[in-house]
Amino acid sequence: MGQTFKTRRLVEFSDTDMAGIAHFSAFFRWMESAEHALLRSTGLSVFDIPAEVDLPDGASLSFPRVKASCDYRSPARCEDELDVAVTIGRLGAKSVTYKVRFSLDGKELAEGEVTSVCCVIQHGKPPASTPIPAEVADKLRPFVAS
Ligand SMILES: CC(C)(COP(=O)(O)OP(=O)(O)OC[C@H]1O[C@@H](n2cnc3c(N)ncnc32)[C@H](O)[C@@H]1OP(=O)(O)O)[C@@H](O)C(=O)NCCC(=O)NCCSC(=O)c1cc(O)c2ccccc2c1O
Repeated sequence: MGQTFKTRRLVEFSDTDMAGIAHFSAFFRWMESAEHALLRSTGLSVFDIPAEVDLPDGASLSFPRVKASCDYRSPARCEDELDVAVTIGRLGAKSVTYKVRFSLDGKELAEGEVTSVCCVIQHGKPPASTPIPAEVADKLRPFVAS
């Protein structure tokens, strides 16, 4: 069993819709925040991903998303404090797929997945996928669900 990164999320008024429940898009923002928090917990930052090879001047590594989905099982409401659990479903050569589970008092509300691809970002050029640096993969590996 891999490590699970756990965090919490308060449902704000602005996260909810006219039905008084959290809007589906809010879960995508919460998945993004939870992933960034997992990265910070390992010492990584979305703004400063260490490359193992020299990059062209002005280029940097980044992780644009190529796929995101979420299954909604039970609604979340304003001022609910959600438990958010993040694991890694797949750590590939160039991509990482995070699995995010949202629950309230032990009841599962939603489960989503986001796939990010390691890319060289250079102004004026399209993102170019590249292998995840070993240092980064080593920090993510403990979260891979076995
Ligand atoms: C990202 C691309 C350049 C990839 O294109 P490419 O042709 O190079 O991809 P490959 O076919 O070679 O595959 C590489 C790698 O990706 C996996 N993969 C590709 N597509 C999918 C898919 N649809 N689903 C699942 N997996 C996919 C493939 O399996 C390979 O993985 P391996 O592990 O097996 O090696 C190109 O697709 C592209 O440019 N796409 C557009 C990206 C985009 O515009 N995304 C939306 C905005 S990004 C964003 O919102 C964002 C949010 C954040 O929170 C960030 C945080 C930190 C950094 C950046 C962020 C960010 O950009």
